Amino acid sequence: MKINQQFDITKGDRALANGHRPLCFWFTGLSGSGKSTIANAFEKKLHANGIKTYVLDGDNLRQGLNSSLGFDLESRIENIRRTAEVAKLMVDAGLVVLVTLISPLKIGRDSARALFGLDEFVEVYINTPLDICEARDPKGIYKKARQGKILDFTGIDSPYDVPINPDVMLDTSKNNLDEIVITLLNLTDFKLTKS
Ligand SMILES: Nc1ncnc2c1ncn2[C@@H]1O[C@H](COP(=O)(O)OS(=O)(=O)O)[C@@H](OP(=O)(O)O)[C@H]1O
Ligand SMILES: Nc1ncnc2c1ncn2[C@@H]1O[C@H](COP(=O)(O)OP(=O)(O)O)[C@@H](O)[C@H]1O
Repeated sequence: MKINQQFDITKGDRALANGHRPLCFWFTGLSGSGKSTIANAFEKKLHANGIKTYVLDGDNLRQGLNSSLGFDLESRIENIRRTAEVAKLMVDAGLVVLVTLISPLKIGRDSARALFGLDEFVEVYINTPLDICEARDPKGIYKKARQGKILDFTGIDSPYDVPINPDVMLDTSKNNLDEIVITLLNLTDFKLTKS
C-alpha cells in the first residue's frame, strides 16, 4: 500500500517565501555542446537576481548518487530517472533547478517532463553540431572515443535522439554566451502568479 503523507507547508508556501516560482530547466545536448558552460552563466545571472537555484550536472552526480551507473542505454535511462526525481524534489522545495545531462533518449526526457507540472519544465536543446563539439573536445574524451578507449560514446557509437519539439533550441556555434543567457532569461517569468 502506498501512503502519501501530507505536510502543511506547501510548494506554494515555499514559493511565496522565496519570492519566485520554482521550475526545472532541463539542458540536453552532446558532450561539449555547452550545457555546463551555459548553466553556469545562467545560474550566476539568476543568483544575482535573488533567485534560489541549484545545478544538477551529469558529471558531478555520477561521482555520488549515480556512481554505480555506466553509459549503456539502460544505465542512462536510470541516470535520467534518478536525476529527474531529485530535480522534482528540488522544485517542490522551491528552487529553480538547472539539469545538465546529455539525456540522449527521448523516452528519458519525456519521462522526466512527465514528473512536472506544465509550467514547471523547460526543455533546452543545445544543438551544437557534433563536429564543433568534437573540435572543442574540452575534456579530450572525443579523442579517446575515436581511439576506441571510451565505448558507447554519445554521437560516436551511442545514439542521441534529436529533440523534436524542445521549448528552446540554442546553438553555441552561432550565438555567444551572453546572447544565450539573455534568451534563457527572457523565456520565463519567474514572478508568482495569483492562484
Ligand atoms: N560514453 C560516454 N558517453 C557520453 N559521455 C561520457 C561517456 N563517458 C564519459 N562521459 C562523460 O559523462 C558525461 C555525461 O554524463 P551524463 O550523466 O550527462 O550522461 S547521460 O545523460 O546519462 O547520457 C559527459 O559530460 P558532458 O561532456 O558534460 O556531457 C562526459 O564527461
Ligand atoms: N557560446 C558558447 N556557449 C557555451 N559554450 C561555448 C560557447 N562557445 C564556445 N563554448 C565552449 O564550448 C565548450 C562547452 O563545454 P561544456 O560546457 O563542458 O559542454 P557540455 O557540458 O555540454 O559537455 C566549453 O569549452 C566552452 O568554452
